[in-house]
Amino acid sequence: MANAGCRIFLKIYRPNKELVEGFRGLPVANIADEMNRFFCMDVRIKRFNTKPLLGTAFTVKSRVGDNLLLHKALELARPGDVIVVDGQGDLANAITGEIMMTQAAVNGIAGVVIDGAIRDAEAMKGLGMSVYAAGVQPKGPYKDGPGEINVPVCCGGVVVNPGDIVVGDADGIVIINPQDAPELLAKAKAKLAKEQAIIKGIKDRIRRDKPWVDLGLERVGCEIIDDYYK
Ligand SMILES: O=C([O-])CC(=O)C(=O)O
Ligand SMILES: [Mg+2]
Repeated sequence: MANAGCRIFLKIYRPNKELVEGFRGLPVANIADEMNRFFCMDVRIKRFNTKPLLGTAFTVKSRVGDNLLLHKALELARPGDVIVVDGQGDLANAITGEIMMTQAAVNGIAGVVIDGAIRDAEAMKGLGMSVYAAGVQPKGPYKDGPGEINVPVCCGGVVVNPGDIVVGDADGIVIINPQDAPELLAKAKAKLAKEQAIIKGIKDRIRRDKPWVDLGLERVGCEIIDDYYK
């Protein structure tokens, strides 16, 4: 454990597959609402294709602009893993591209999330796996290390532990501690059902009273003026 900053942990506590699969198709927004609106990566992390993202975190901490540890991760990660890379938000060098991501997809990796830059961005659209990153940069990576694998990392402003459940859609990415997952799954499903019922009600033109709106405005002393703004 001595060489902090240059270590590879081979083992991960992976949650069982059924638990992870339970989140398939659930909107990230509904999951995050049931986590008090925390644990979502920030908007810098954008998606580069429309493949759904769901799997177990396999974490990589890379040196800025360097992908030696990401290459090792491609060797070690298992089908169903999501490789989550803390590239420290650096956009000066792409740390992955079409060749590496094609290899990941062929290996059955469920997705790759990079707090850093990628290149060959167009090719990500046709990939059989989800890719998210902070940006695009044609300049390639260095391959010298150091870095770490399967330690807690920071990606998109969220701490990601190896084995966490990663869910992503068009809105963004949420990170779930497997210990919270069973209860959270039930709550997020209920939230989705509730929202779908509201939307159906709106479309069916059923009147929907929201007394909390006026109560909230009253609480902050909002002035309501029956005149034009001059
Ligand atoms: O050259 C690299 O290491 C990254 C890259 O563009 C690719 O994987 O296609
Ligand atoms: Mg390339």
